[in-house]
Amino acid sequence: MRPGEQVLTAAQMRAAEEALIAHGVSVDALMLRAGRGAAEWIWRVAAGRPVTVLCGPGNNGGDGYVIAETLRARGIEVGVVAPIEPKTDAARNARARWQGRVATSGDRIHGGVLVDCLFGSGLTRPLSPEHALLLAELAAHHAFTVAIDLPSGVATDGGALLGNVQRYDLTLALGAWKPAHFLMPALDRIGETRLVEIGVQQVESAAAVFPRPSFASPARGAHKYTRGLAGVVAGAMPGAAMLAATAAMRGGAGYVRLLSAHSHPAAPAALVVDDSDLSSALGDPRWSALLVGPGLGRDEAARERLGAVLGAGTPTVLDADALHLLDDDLLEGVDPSRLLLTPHEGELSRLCACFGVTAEGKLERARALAAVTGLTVLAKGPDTVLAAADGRRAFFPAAPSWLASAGTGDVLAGLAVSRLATGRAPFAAGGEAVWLHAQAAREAGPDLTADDLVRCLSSAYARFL
Ligand SMILES: NC(=O)C1=CN([C@@H]2O[C@H](COP(=O)(O)OP(=O)(O)OC[C@H]3O[C@@H](n4cnc5c(N)ncnc54)[C@H](OP(=O)(O)O)[C@@H]3O)[C@@H](O)[C@H]2O)[C@@H](O)CC1
Ligand SMILES: [K+]
Repeated sequence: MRPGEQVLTAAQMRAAEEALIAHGVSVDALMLRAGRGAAEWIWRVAAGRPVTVLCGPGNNGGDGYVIAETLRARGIEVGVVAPIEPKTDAARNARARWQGRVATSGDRIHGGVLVDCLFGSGLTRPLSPEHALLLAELAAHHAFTVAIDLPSGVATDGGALLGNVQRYDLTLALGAWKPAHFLMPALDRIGETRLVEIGVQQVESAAAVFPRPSFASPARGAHKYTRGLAGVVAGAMPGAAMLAATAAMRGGAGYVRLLSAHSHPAAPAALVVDDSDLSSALGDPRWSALLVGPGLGRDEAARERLGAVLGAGTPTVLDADALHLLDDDLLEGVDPSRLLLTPHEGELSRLCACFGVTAEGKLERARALAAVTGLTVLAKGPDTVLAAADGRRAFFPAAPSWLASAGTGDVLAGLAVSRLATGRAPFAAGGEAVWLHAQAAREAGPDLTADDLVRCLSSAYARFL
């Protein structure tokens, strides 16, 4: 992982800062790097407009004084509002270097760009009503709002909102990404995001942004089986499995079979529909990966099909109904390291209840579920997170919100089984599927349907070659 891809909690960020200080870098020097780096971005978005910087008492406020002085020295008209005096040495020093005036209230202050440096990763409680009002009024009187590190009022580690937090146009993460840059509801408030690097080193066991995948064309001597044979196991309702299978055909696997007792007159010619008895179909030793869950049903027959799939010992994606049926009994004797779960919020809750996970927040619940069960968990949604049993956790760049549409989860599951069939481990398969899915959504454009997504998978795939 490159240092720029790591995602640090507030405590990890403090530890990283201390590690730099131990190597002889002062807090003041770090603050200068952070503030000047942020000022570069603000200078661009301000494009000559006046800037107001709201400074709090901690080092987030200290960054604000550095930003203000850097922009002032470059000829921008800058005003500083500070409702509280600086409380750290570094912030006091930064304030002493600021050559302009400091207002204590936001009365009659208008401008082009508001820079929020009230609180960052040191926020410990909700904003007072006075601070919340000041921030809201200043935001209303500026055309463009920038949050430094985090919008004031956002909890760093879980992305919760400690009160009313308005939508920002841009958030500049300092030193490293934080979980709140990827998690709802904070994700809905932060706007565009950019990382300002300040030389933070790699932190052991940190979460990461799942790296953009890079796929290869099939080897010259490849054939359909060497590229991977993926099976999609249908159940009571054939449509969802069909959708997943058509997606799986465009996710890298060389061969996709739909294991379904239904007739599928609209199936593409290249999709083999196998209506033989499931146990005998699963006996084929060439399976690379299986998907079970979309349209499976939740009755006894569905449970039996799920049991048969799990008993095959093949790398498998479990989605939808399979996640409602899964329990300790079904996992008895199954190697969990071969399984990838793709729950949405409700399915994640059901799984946590079933396996005794009491953690709070999406990331922590996914992490704990993976740790308790040994499974890999891709907790999908607007703020998808991926967790492996060995503790790895990954976030993803925000995907188009148009993905909130029926059937898109089936497409994701189909992509995941396809990546699994190519030989990827569950963690990698899940992460690559998310990237492909988001890219296809971008190409499909607004008001997409799941079928549009499938149609865009080829061109999406090409972006990663
Ligand atoms: N780590 C790094 O490498 C670098 C970090 N940098 C920057 O430092 C920021 C973190 O700085 P920080 O720790 O000083 O915290 P910050 O968010 O400024 O606020 C803490 C102050 O606010 C107070 N306070 C808290 N909540 C409150 C509330 N609701 N209402 C009122 N007061 C409240 C709290 O007081 P207390 O809780 O003790 O009462 C304390 O006085 C980080 O986001 C980044 O911008 C960069 O400069 C460069 C390198
Ligand atoms: K802030």
